[in-house]
Amino acid sequence: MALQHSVLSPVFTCLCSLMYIFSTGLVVVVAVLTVRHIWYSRRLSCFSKPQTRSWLLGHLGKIRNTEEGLQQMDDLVKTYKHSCFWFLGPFYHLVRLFHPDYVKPLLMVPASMTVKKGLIYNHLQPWLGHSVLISNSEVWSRKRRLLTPAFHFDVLKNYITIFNSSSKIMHDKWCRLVAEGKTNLEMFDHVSLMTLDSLLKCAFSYDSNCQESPSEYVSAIVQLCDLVAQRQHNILHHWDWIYWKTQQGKLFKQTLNIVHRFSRDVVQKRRALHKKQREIITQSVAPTSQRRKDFVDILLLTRDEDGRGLTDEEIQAEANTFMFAGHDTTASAICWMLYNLARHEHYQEKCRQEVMDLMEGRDGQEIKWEDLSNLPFTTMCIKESLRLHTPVQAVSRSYTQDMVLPGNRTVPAGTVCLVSIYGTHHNPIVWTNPNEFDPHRFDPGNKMSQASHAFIPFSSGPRNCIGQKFAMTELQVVVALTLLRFRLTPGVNPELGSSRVRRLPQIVLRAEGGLWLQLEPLNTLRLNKQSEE
Ligand code: HEM
Repeated sequence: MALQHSVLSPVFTCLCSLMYIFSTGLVVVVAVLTVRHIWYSRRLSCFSKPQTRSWLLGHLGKIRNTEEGLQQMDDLVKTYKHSCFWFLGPFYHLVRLFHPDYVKPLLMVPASMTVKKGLIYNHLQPWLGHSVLISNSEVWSRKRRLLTPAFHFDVLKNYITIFNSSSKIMHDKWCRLVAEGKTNLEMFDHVSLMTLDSLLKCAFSYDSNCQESPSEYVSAIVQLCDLVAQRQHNILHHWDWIYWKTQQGKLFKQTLNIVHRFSRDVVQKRRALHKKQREIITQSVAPTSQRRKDFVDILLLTRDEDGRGLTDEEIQAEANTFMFAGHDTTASAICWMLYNLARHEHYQEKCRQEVMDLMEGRDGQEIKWEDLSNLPFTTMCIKESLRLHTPVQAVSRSYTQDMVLPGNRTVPAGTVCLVSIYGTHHNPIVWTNPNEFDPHRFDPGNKMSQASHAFIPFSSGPRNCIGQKFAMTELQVVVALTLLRFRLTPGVNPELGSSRVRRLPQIVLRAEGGLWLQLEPLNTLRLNKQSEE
């Protein structure tokens, strides 16, 4: 008994100490969160606060990532017109902004004052490292300067052949499926593979054949995107120490290995090739055969003002970013554009006629760089589709100093600002009938679309999308060739059993159960003849 007592007593003391430490820690955490919450609520009281779900959880779970959530967002924009204060439990305090006059001062501020951190950016870091998309201040400005030449028109011009050939592979596949009687097709699967195929060729000169047969690397990219999207929706998974212990976290790490191994291999092999080529050039006078420069080549050659280039790790991070930032966004834009044309037959016909006029008298069906400026109406439709179904719903930022917005409202330094691209594009005081597809808004004579910051699918200011010309070029080529080869009508979503479409905002805008269209292959020659008659 005495022995038992002497053993238990230190255990008991230890337990009591642990409980004491735990409860003191808990009290400190609660006190810090409470003080923080009171501080934010006071400082952000100049912004209207929509009704919360509860005093503790605030707006957590109030707007879901569903069709209904987007409709709630429409109501929020209608009610609050420019901005509002939002908090997710005691953890996140944000200002949501959805009017050009409020969005502009935040997006145009010098990049040195802008901080991208928290929310999705932290979740992307293991994948994308310190790439241009998620880095800040000096690191970002050096990267952006070094990367800009890779998106120069002279480089993009070379990619147009790739966009043509990747589209052709997809269209040939569609023709085969239609011949088998499968005329109702889900667009995202096909178009995402096509944009990945193009990016792999542009970035790495790698022909994955991923549109025809499964590719481990491509499946890994698709999986990583899904996992990042899932992580967003579970607030507990926002903390690394929880996430890495979950099934999803472990799967993320495994999948990441595949993607990182691939980009590391490509960069190392290419650096070795460059070295070898330099040796050949210095040893011989005979010209070496010229290969088209891809993204990795350009990054290997780029130098800053001090003559310093990018390290292998930095190039890998940028190549991974190129794949992440470039494939789903462009696929979403293409799919929704085709959907909008399927729903508006007269606009579809007008675009098709424009493309057919352009191609008249030509042998093949190849869109050339010079053709892009001769597709004005198709480009207006693309812009309107980017407004109505903007692929990236919002960007988030915080600032190193207080930001003063119209109406003398101040966003304190460090507060997360959720700049809603969706909200700005659907704001009824900016756009009349914002939910209608009306390409004439982008008629060059129309002032509304030119109002500063009313149309920001690629964000704006110093941290705007570096790939926007790349994306617009790919969109124009794919859309023009699709219209030349197929007539599109709304399809039937087997999950919903109807042609109804429910939008699904994830990392990019998708559709629940996919986006289904009916395809009818066209005999373009016959159409050409009809139009002549
Ligand atoms: C329709 C297609 C696209 C859309 C709608 C789009 C949209 C955007 C948006 C809204 C941002 C700002 C993100 C933020 O601040 O968090 C962004 C940034 C970026 N985008 Fe895109 N993007 C598209 C295509 C592309 C493509 C094709 C590439 C590359 C090949 C690309 C590469 C990037 C990069 C690297 C950034 C970061 C720029 C920086 O912070 O300096 N994007 N994009």
